[in-house]
Amino acid sequence: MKHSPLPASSQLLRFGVIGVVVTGLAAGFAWTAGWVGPQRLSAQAFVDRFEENGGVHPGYRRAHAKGLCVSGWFESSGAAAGLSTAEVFQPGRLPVLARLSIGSGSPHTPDIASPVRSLALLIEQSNGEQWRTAMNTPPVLPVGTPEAFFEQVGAMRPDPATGKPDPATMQAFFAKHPESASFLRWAASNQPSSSFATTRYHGIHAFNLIAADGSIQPVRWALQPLAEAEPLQPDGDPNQLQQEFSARLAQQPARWQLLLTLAEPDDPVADSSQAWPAERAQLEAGVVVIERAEAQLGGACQDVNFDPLVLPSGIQASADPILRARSSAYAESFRRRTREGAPQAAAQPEQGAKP
Ligand code: HEM
Repeated sequence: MKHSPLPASSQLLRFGVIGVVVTGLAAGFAWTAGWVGPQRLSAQAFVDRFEENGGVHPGYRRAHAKGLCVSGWFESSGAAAGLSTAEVFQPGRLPVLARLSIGSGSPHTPDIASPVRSLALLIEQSNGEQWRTAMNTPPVLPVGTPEAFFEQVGAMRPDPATGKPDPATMQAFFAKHPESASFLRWAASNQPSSSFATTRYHGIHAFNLIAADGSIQPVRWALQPLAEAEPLQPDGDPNQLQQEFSARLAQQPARWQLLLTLAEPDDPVADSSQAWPAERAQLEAGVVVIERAEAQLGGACQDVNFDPLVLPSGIQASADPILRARSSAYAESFRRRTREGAPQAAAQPEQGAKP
C-alpha cells in the first residue's frame, strides 16, 4: 500500500519539535566548567532549556529520554584500515553496546510521535579504547552553531494553549536561518519506516580519520539498514517501535552497513548544516549486528553517556563547534540524571517494551 506523505508544513513542525528536544548545545571544554563566549552559553543553560520544553523526568536523559538497550557486535570489513589506525577499522569483530531511542525529552512520548529516531553505539576495542557515537535520522542539522541551536530550542518551546510549538515562531526561526534549507528539504521528503531496524541513522558531524602515516581524511558516517523498509502503519501502541524491534529480534538479528563518506578538500567539515555533494566516495566499513534487547531501566545502557568525543586513537573530532557543545551538554544531563537515581521499572509501566 502506498504511504501518503505528510504535508511539508507538518513535517517541518514535527522535525522542529524534535530537533529542539533532541539536541541542545554548549561550546568546547570550557562548557563543563561554566560559561563561555560572548553570549555566555553554557551546558547548564542548554539542559535547563531542554527541561523547560520537555519537562523534568528524574533519572531520565534530558533528551532522547525513551529508549531500549540493545547489544551485539561490529564486524569490520577492513575497507577503512588504510585511512585509520583505529582497531575498530581493522578486519575483525568487536562487541557493541547500543541504545535505540526517539528524540523526545519525555519518557512518555509515543514512539511514532517523534520523527527523529536514534541509534547510539559504544564499540569496545581490545585495548580498552572505545568509540562512542550517537546518531540521528537527519543527515544534516538545521543550523551550524551552538548559539543558533540554543535559539532553536527556545523557538520550539511548547505553547501552553496547545502543548505544541507555535508554527509561526518555527517558521520565523527557519526564515531567519536560511542555512536550514538542506535540513528542511530532507524533512519535507522523509518518510518514516515501520521499524527501528529499517531506519537509516547519521553521525551528521565530520570526524577525522588518522592513518598510520599521519594523513588525515575527514569523513561523515551513517548506518544503512540491511533489512527492507516498509511504511509506518500506526497501530495505537505507544511503544510500537520498541515492541516491533523486540519481536523482530526473536526471528533474526538487525543489521546495518556502516558507511563512511569521504570529504574532498573544499567540503565543509565544521558546519553540520551543510550537506556534501551526493557523488562523494563511500566506503563500506563493516556491519553492525544487534541480536539482543532489554528495557533501559536497569539495562546495560542506562548509565552510559554516549558522549560523541569518546574516540579511539585513529579517529579525531573535527572543528565542528556543535560537537564540542554536545559533549558538555551530555555530561550535564548525565550528572543530573545519575544524581537523581534511576527510576524504578515497576513504577514506569509506560516507559517502553519489556523484551
Ligand atoms: C548541540 C547539540 C546537541 C545537544 C546540546 C544535545 C544534547 C543531548 C543531551 C543532553 C542528551 C542526553 C544525554 C544523556 O543524558 O546521556 C542527548 C542525547 C542524544 N543525542 Fe544529542 N544533542 C545535540 C546534538 C545531537 C546530534 C547532532 C545528534 C546526532 C548526530 C544527537 C544525538 C543524540 C542521541 C542519539 C542521544 C541519545 C543517546 C543515548 O541513547 O544515550 N544529538 N543529546
